[in-house]
Amino acid sequence: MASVKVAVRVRPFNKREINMNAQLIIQMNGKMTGIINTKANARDESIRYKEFTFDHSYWSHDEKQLENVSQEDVYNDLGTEVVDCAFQGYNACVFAYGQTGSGKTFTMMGSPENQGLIPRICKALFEKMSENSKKGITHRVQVSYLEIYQERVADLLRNRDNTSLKVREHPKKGPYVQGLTTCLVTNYGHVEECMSRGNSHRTTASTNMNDVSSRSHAIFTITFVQAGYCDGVPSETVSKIHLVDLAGSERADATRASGQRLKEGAHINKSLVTLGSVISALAEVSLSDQNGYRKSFFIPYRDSVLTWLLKDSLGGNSKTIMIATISPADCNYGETLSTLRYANRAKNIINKPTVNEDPNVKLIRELRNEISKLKALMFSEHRSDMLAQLHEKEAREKELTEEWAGKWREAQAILREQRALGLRKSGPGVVLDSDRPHLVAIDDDPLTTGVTLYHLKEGKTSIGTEDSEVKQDIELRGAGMEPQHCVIVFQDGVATLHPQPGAYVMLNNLLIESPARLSQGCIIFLGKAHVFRFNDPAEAAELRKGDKIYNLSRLNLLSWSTPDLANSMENLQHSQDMDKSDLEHQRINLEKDREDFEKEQEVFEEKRRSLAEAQAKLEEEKKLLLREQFEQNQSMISSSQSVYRSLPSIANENAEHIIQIINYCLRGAGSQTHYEYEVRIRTVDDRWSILRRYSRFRDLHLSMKAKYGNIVSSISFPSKKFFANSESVARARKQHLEAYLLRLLETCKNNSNCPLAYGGPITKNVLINFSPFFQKGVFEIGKYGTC
Ligand SMILES: Nc1ncnc2c1ncn2[C@@H]1O[C@H](COP(=O)(O)OP(=O)(O)OP(=O)(O)O)[C@@H](O)[C@H]1O
Repeated sequence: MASVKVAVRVRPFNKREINMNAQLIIQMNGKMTGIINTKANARDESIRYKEFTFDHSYWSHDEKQLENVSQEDVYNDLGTEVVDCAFQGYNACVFAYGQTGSGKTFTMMGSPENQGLIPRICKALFEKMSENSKKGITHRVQVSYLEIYQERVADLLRNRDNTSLKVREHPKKGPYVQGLTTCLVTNYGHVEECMSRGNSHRTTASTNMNDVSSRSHAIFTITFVQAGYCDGVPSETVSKIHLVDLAGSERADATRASGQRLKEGAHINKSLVTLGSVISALAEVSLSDQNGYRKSFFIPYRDSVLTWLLKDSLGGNSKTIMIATISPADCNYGETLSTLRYANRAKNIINKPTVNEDPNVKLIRELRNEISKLKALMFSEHRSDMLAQLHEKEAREKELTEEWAGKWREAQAILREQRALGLRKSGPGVVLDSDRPHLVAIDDDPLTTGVTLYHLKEGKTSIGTEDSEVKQDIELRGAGMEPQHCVIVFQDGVATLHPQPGAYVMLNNLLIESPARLSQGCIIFLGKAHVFRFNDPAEAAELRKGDKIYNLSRLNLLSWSTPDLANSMENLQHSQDMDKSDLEHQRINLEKDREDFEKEQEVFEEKRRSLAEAQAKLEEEKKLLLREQFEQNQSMISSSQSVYRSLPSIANENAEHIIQIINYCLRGAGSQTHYEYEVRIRTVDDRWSILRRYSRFRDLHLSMKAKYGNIVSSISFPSKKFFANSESVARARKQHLEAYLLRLLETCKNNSNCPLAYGGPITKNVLINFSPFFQKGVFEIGKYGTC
C-alpha cells in the first residue's frame, strides 16, 4: 500500500502578470503551501488565508532566491524515485495538474537547456542500465507517446493523419491503445528523437491565457523490462512508467474562450472532471478504510479516455506522484485554490503497487524455496521418503529455468537482429531505420511487391550481373547492365560511386563517367532498368542538425541556382521563430555555403562543358554509326532482294512456300520489356506463324554457325544494339531478320549436309527438322513473351 505522493510547485510571474502589477499570494514553508485571498475581509483570517500540507512544496518563484527549487532538485526528489521503481519492477506514474500556463510542461518536459522530469528520468534509466549490463543484466525499453484531444487518442510518434486510435481492455494487461506506435529504444539519443518527434506533433493552439498553451493531455509511456540472474536465480520484471502532462485545468470561461476553443474546453474538462471524480471516489474509499467501515464505491474510470488509460495509476498497481503547478498571482486566485484543493484530495488515494515479476520466474523462485526447505527437512529429520518429491521439484525447476533462459535468449537475439536492421513498428507500419549506408531500390515494375534494400560494405561494394567473371556483391539483371557495372567505395564515412568504362550510370540525372561522391538522398540510375535512392543515416543525422541543413543543397542538388539559394535565405529571414542572433548565425553560414556553392558550381560548369564536348563527340559517332547502319541496311536489302530474286520458290507469294516477318510488337513489363517479331511461314503442305524475340534469332544463327560453319558465318546477321527496345531499331531489324532467314534457307538448301538439300519440296517437317526455331509453340510459353 502506498498513498499517492503530491507535490505543489509555484512558478515565477509571467509577463502578463508583471504587466498587471500582480500581487504574490502564495507562501511556502517546508511542506506547507499557503494562499492569500487579497480580496477577502482582512479580519476573517479563515477566509483570507488557507493552508495545505503536501509531500513537497516547491518554491520556484524566483531563481535568484536561495530557496528556489530547480529542475534538478525536482528530479532528485521525484524523478529518482521513478527510476528506482523501474529497476525494482514497480509501475510508476507522474502527472502534472494545473491551470494553463502554470508550468506543467516546464516541469515534465522542460526545455533543452533546462530539462524537465521526462528527459532526466530517461537519461538516468540508460545510465543505470549501462552499469547493470556490466553485471550481466539485460534490458528492453520501449516508448510510446500519445495525446488525448477532445476525447480522441492520437499517436504522437506517427506522422499526423487525424486517425483516432481505439482504447481496448486486455483481460490481463488492462486498458491499452490499439495500434499505438511503440519504439524500441537502445540509447538516450533514441528517446530524445522520439520525444522531439512527439512534441512537434502535439496539438497546440493559443488561448487568451497562454500563447503556446497545450489544450491536450499527453502521455509518454516507458515500458521497461529487466532480466538476469540474481544469486543464480532467474529474475525478470516489467515496469510501466506513465509520464503525463495534463491539459490546462481552468474552466472554459476563465480563459474567455469561445467557439471551437470552448468546445475543446468542454472536452478537456470532461477528462479532468472525470479525473476529479475518480480522485474523489478513491479518496472516499481510503477514508472509509481508515475509519474502519469499508463502503463500496463506484470509480468512474471508464467515463473518460484519460482515466481509463490511467486506471492502474489511480488506486491500482502503481506508485503515483501528482505535481500540482500553480501561478503565484492574485488574478489567478480562484484557479490556484481549486488546484490546491484538488491536490489535497489526491493525497488520500491509496495505491497497491506490486513488483511485476514474470510468472514463470516467480514459480522458479517458489520452487527453489520449497527445494531448500525440503533439503533442510530431509537433513534434520533424516526423511529419505522425501527424496522422490525433491527430485521431482528439482527436475521441474530445472526445466522451467531452461525454458525461461531459452525464451529470454531468443527475445534478445530478435532484439539484436531488429536493432541491427533498424526495424521498428510504427502503428500498423514497419519502419526500417538502418544506421548503415544503403541503397533502396525504386522499382517501376507494377508487379513488384517487396522492398529491396542493399547495405553497402565498408570498403568496396561491386555491382554487376550474375554473368560477370568476378562475383559481384550486388547482382542485377536487365537492359543496359554490364557484367561489372560499377563499384561503390565507402571509406571514412564517405561513399563514392565509380562507374566502369562504358557502363550507363546516372547520378541525380547526370551521366557520370568518373568517380562521384554520393550524398544523402541522391538518385542513382544503373543501366536502363534500375533506379536507387542512396541513404547515409550518419550524414542525414548531421544534416538534420539545423545549421547544417543548407549543406543538403550544396551536396546533393548541384542543379540549384544561386537565386534559389538567395530565395531560401529570404525565406529563412522571414521565419518568425528564429531570433536575431540565430538568423545572423545562419546568414553567415549561408554566405559561406553560397561561396562553397559557387566554387562547386564552377567545378560543375567545367564538368558540364566537358560533358557537352563528350556529347558532341558522341553525336558525331552516332551519325557515323547511323550512316554505317544505313549502308549496311541498303546492302542487306539489296542482298535480300537478290535472294528474293534468286529464290522464287521461297519469296514468291504464289510459290509453294514463303517466309515473311509481317509484324513486330512490344511485350513484357519493366526490365523484361522487348520486341517480338511475327514470322509467317508457308510450306507446300501448311502455313503457320511464330513469335520470336531478337535473341532467339541470334540463337538460331549461332547454332547454324556451329552446325554448318563458314557458309553460315558469311551471312550477315543484324548486330546487337544498345537501344534495342526502341521502335526504330525494331523497324530496321524486321527487314534485316527477314532477309537473314531467307538467306539462311537459301544457303543451307545448297549444302548437302543439310536436311533442306534433299532435293524435294520444303515441307513443314523438313523445315522443323532443319531447326526447331520454326516450330510453333517452342519458346512461346513465357509470361512476358517468348522465353
Ligand atoms: N518553475 C518554473 N520556472 C521558470 N519558468 C517557468 C516555471 N514554470 C513555468 N515556467 C514558464 O512559464 C511558461 C508556461 O509554462 P508551461 O508552458 O510549462 O505551462 P503549462 O502549464 O504546461 O501550460 P499548458 O497548459 O498550456 O500546457 C513557460 O514559459 C515556462 O517556461
